Amino acid sequence: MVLGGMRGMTALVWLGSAVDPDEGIRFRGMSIPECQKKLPGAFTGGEPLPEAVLWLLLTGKIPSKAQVDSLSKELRSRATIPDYAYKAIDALPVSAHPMTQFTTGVMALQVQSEFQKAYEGGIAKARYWEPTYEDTMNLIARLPAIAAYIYRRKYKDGKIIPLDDSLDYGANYAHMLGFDDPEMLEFMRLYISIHSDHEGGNVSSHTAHLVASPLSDPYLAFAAALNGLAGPLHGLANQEVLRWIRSIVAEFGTPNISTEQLADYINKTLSRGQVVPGYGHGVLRQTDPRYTCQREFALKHLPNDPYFQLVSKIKEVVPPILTKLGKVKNPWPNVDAHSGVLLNYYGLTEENYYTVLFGVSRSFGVGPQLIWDRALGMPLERPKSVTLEKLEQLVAKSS
Ligand SMILES: CC(=O)SCCNC(=O)CCNC(=O)[C@H](O)C(C)(C)COP(=O)(O)OP(=O)(O)OC[C@H]1O[C@@H](n2cnc3c(N)ncnc32)[C@H](O)[C@@H]1OP(=O)(O)O
Ligand SMILES: O=C([O-])CC(=O)C(=O)O
Repeated sequence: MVLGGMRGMTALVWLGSAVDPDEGIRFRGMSIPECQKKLPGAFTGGEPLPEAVLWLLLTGKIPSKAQVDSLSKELRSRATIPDYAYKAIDALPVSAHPMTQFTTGVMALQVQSEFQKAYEGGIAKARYWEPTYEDTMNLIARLPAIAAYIYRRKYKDGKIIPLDDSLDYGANYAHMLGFDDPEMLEFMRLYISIHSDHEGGNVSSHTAHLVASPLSDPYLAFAAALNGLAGPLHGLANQEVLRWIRSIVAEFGTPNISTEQLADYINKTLSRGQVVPGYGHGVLRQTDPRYTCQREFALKHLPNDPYFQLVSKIKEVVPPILTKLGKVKNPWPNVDAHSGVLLNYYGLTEENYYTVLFGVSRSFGVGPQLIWDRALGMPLERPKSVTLEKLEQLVAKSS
């Protein structure tokens, strides 16, 4: 376990969600289809509002529509960005990766940390959760404006679109990015909801929990989490998936290719020593239900999109090839295998930006846990390590 990335080692308490290897994610015990049925949407039968997921993850209770609307309003009221946060981002070249710009923006927001102020003022341990709550709510509220600023700065000549006081969180984020198609707004709500949380052991969530454990405030912890999310085996995989799909289309001149052509391309990717992005998982052993719900969304709204059809074909061709390698524990698609083609269809074509969307979403899972960590008085995290020599001695002794 210590050499194998701690797979299968139970090492954390995480309140918001749990991942079953076969069934996938449950948010406070509810599967994605249950959330879609029970959590309030923007309209009857709509996708869950991210604010409803936030309420559920934090409290364990299903909110009413009125409660969700009040939370939307509260988040909008907290969404003021200090000018120096934009200036900190502006200090980076426009060519900087969006995730680098995003982490920089989050670090600039840290200047306003309520927790840091309260700690310096001598707050008692029993009350740590209160400024942690304030920081978390402010952070979540401010992320879309920071994230949209980066998108507009990098790809749209810096023409900024202000927050619309009549829109919910997901719709507002899409609007500030420059997208107002009602279908895209629905997709953004779904996207943020399903990317919010994936129990505690994934790299970004675990990082946030670890970094917050010596009482680093939620901004410091979340910026660290974003740096983990920016790795290509974790959140950056959604960028890599669309890049890989585009490379297939470039190779054959069309997305409409045969099964044999696709199999050849997959084998070529593997023979170069690369992974097939969007496939495999550290915990899941079946198709990720987050992939399935995005597929259902695509079947409803864009069944004839050639990129969606290619993604469907990839799902048929990749698993047997990965299985044949004999070492891949999960040959099935994960969440990142699907999101890119949906975003691309709605006009968000710049794949280098995709992990920023994931980062905004992940604050909805990480934030509530940080509040609970402080409320429960969770200690500083400090596991034991062994030297390689000690490990070899232990193995020799046991065999
Ligand atoms: C939001 C998320 O983070 S979801 C995951 C996003 N990441 C990706 O999609 C990247 C592609 N997938 C992967 O690299 C892996 O499946 C991971 C990192 C997600 C999980 O890694 P692990 O738990 O170590 O997977 P597993 O135990 O199956 O790995 C065994 C071997 O199979 C390989 N393998 C696993 N998945 C793949 C894949 N998609 N393509 C090629 N090889 C793979 C591993 O690289 C490893 O090879 P090695 O022994 O030569 O080093
Ligand atoms: O659970 C994991 O290791 C990775 C993942 O899917 C996520 O963080 O959403």
